[in-house]
Amino acid sequence: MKELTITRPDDWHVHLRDGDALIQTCADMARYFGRVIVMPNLTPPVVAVADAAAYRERILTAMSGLPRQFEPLMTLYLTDRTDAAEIQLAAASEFVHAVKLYPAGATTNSDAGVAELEGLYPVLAAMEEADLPLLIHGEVTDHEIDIFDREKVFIERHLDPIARRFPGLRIVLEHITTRDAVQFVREASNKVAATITAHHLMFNRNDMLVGGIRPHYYCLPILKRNVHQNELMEAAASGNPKFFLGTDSAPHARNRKETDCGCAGVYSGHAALEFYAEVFEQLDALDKLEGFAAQFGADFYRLPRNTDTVTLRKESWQVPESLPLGSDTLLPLAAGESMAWRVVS
Ligand SMILES: NC(=O)N[C@@H](CC(=O)O)C(=O)O
Ligand SMILES: [Zn+2]
Ligand SMILES: [Zn+2]
Repeated sequence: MKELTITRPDDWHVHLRDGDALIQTCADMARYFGRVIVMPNLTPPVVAVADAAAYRERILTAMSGLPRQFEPLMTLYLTDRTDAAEIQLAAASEFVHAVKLYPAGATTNSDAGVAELEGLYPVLAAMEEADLPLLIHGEVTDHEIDIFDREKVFIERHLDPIARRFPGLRIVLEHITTRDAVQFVREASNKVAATITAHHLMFNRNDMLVGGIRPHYYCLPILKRNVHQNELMEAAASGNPKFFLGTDSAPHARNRKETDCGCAGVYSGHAALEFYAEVFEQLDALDKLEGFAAQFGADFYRLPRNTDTVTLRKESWQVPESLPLGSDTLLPLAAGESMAWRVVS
């Protein structure tokens, strides 16, 4: 296949950051995504509807000079102090589309996250009632749990009980990385779905750790064994509407990753759809890309599918060695490497 036209895709999980970083992150997303679910883990986090409204304005301002714009779908960051009134306010707003749960300390900027999940049950009940989706970074943070097991243990200890207790609550298990997560989501009710990143489809822990340690492959949840990677590929290419696109594109300045204690996060926003196209082509499943990238997420969020299209062409191009991030620089995924597909319109 030389050319592929699909319904315009959406990104159901992205970190745009704030301030002058928005110039780069928004420009990349605006190239072809119709809508993006904007993660709320700023410092300080986006905890209230008023914070989300202000952040949304900053995003729209950053996009004002661009040839095309995406619609930012805002999220709130759950804390131990979130109350049912804020949930109702969010559900009544036009622009807050979900609420994000970060277990405290699980990932970048999650210090303000939730320490005691069970204490949150009244808030989850309010979300179920208001039909506002819960997005989850699904990893436990207990020191004694191995980093490669943290997703699996979170599912057993927390996600399964939450899904049982709140059967009407729509839940997205974000950036899944394991066979355990695929199985859980597959077998759960149709209220439970998952996003899959391009980098978890393309890489496993060998890519990060063999022949030298590669900090730009370090993200959370951490890359797993290839058996898990294979399971993710199968899920993404299966046509099962529970699995859809979420890049988790998460920029960090180069010097914050190449250091004695480097940040977690992979930047893939510069070539997101091209990465997915490459994976789906390898799986001989290019016909499944449209559902994964442009249909299933919208359906789950109960938003109309986009009505326009994007076209990808089989045409080689080179990823830049680095990109600006405000006044810093970042190393994008596949920096300096050649890509097989290019979005042409
Ligand atoms: N995925 C990551 O490794 N990092 C994300 C946070 C997150 O999505 O967990 C970030 O904000 O940098
Ligand atoms: Zn996360
Ligand atoms: Zn993320």
